[in-house]
Amino acid sequence: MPVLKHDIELPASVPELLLEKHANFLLSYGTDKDEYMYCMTEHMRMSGMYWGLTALDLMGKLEQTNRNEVLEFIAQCQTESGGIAASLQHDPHILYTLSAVQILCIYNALDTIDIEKVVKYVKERQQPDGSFTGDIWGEVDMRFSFCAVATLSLLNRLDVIDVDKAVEFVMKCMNFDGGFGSKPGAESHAGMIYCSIGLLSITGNLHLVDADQLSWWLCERQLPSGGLNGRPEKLPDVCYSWWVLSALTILGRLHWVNKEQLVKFVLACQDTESGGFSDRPGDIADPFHTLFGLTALSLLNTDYPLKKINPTYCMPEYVIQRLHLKPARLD
Ligand SMILES: CN(C(=O)[C@H](Cc1cnc[nH]1)NC(=O)OCc1ccccc1)[C@@H](Cc1ccccc1)C(=O)N[C@@H](Cc1ccc(O)cc1)C(=O)NO
Ligand SMILES: [Zn+2]
Repeated sequence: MPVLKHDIELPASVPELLLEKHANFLLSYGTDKDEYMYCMTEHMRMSGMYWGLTALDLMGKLEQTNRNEVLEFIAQCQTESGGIAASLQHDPHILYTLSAVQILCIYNALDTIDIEKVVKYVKERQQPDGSFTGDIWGEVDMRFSFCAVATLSLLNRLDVIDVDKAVEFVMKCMNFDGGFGSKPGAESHAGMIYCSIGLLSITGNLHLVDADQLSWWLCERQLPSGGLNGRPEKLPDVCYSWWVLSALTILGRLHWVNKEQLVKFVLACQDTESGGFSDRPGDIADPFHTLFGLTALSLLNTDYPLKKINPTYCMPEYVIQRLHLKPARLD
């Protein structure tokens, strides 16, 4: 076995899932308004709230959150354009518009915002070649295609965009290795594969990919430590458990990864002191990696008391069912 310089050693023993510690970590995160991390993450606050609330819901702790405070914040973040910003006084962006809509679906409170104006904002992002810009400044990235299609499908308004052109652009981002990049010609990356497969799942176009070739590339992300990386030669990182496993689940080949080894890696990423998960054992925990550590355990059908996560939307399965959405997956 070649000695891989980009892998890590796992500690001999790993803790069981410290569910209560993770719930407390998330419930208290960002309560200290002048705390360093609170200020440094203001530019993505809406996504941070989506990560924390989704993780808490998976652990059955949503009723311990301040629903009214969150809904008030989201209403204040919707701008004249209809788009939603990451935080008060920030500019709207499709990334945070999706995060906001995801939160409102979890709270079953879509009437908190002007839905018609959100739909108009997302529709305006589509370009003649089918691609989407993130905001009015014009950056195109396939991530934004997924955000647009996921947002509109959650609002049941996919009718306002040209879905065929959107799919056409995504397929232009497919590489010879079967993977997908952020633009035509960009290298394959697990995060982009999640975005492309998620969009194809929502629009019913999974037949356009070579499931075996793509799943093989995804399984190649697993290292001897059991962890998954996002690209060849990279270090394993617990959030890639989500980007890789969700795509494999949609492609019907989740069983191709070594589940026991991956569960061990994920559990090793828990911070036993503060609670929460970090990207790798020994690093600092954050809400982003805490969500994706929990979603990995949910997708891997462990015995831990976690709700099911929907692989396409990264939202609790019961919420997707309540919206009567049936994103496609290969069996
Ligand atoms: C912006 N972003 C990222 O770039 C993370 C950074 C990272 C975490 N662990 C390793 N790198 N990367 C990331 O999300 O990569 C997955 C991905 C890449 C491209 C498209 C979709 C997913 C993270 C935030 C973050 C920054 C720094 C450290 C932890 C979290 C992020 O907001 N990810 C977004 C997806 C995304 C990804 C990249 C972007 O430029 C913007 C948004 C998300 O999951 N929303 O729900
Ligand atoms: Zn990560």
